[in-house]
Amino acid sequence: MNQVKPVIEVTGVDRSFGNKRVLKNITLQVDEAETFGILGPSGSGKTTLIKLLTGIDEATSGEVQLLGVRMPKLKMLQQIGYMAQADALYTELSAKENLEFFASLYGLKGGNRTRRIRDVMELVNLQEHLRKRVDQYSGGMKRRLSLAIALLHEPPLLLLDEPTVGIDPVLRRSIWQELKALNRKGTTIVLTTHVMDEAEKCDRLAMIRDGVLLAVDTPAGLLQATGSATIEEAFLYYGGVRQ
Ligand SMILES: Nc1ncnc2c1ncn2[C@@H]1O[C@H](COP(=O)(O)OP(=O)(O)OP(=O)(O)O)[C@@H](O)[C@H]1O
Repeated sequence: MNQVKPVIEVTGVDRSFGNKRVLKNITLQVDEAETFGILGPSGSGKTTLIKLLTGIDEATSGEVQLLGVRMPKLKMLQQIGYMAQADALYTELSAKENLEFFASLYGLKGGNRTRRIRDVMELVNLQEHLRKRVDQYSGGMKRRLSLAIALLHEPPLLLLDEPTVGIDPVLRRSIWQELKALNRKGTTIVLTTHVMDEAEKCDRLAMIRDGVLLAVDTPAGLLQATGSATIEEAFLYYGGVRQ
């Protein structure tokens, strides 16, 4: 039946910092062209999990595979568009210089580079601010530039840590339209969010609390399993209320 191959396979993953066990025996799979949301209260381990997927961090035990390759693996960076929670930008440079830097890192050249920079800046509605220094950007503009950089090299896998924080509803909607369009073209998207109407847009959701994966299901499946009317209620059911 299921012919879609998993893009991400996480098997029995633990991550500890000292004697603090932040992720506990996490097993999950993400299929090609899915939008997969990770939902959980602050401190539940969402960012830690995303970092394991990028290969920035390594599991204490268990295994993470991306496109069949065991992580961490440097060469896989080419396959990933990563947007961290804290913007990783060169603030003393212009947006264009930042984009040029990442474009060369990803081997984008010539007309293709120019076209991609223009396209991603249009997408996040920053085309008017291309030459502005990033230290003159607002917080929301920096988030948008970070998202533009994650999309620059058209990677098959997007790992987005709270991508729409600080982004107004109008732009958020257009970003979601673009994410869904990328999805339809085969891009796999994993994101963390605190925004419930975003969670509803995901194909499947992982509910995580205290480093434990409590449930993975479609939004409709989670509503049914918890007898909830909304994702917010389902989130509270799984303990989202506790910080
Ligand atoms: N490098 C580290 N050293 C020690 N503890 C860490 C480290 N990174 C994360 N932690 C701890 O792991 C736990 C999970 O953190 P994480 O950032 O993954 O949570 P989160 O679910 O992403 O939270 P938020 O929604 O607030 O971003 C926290 O208690 C955090 O203090």
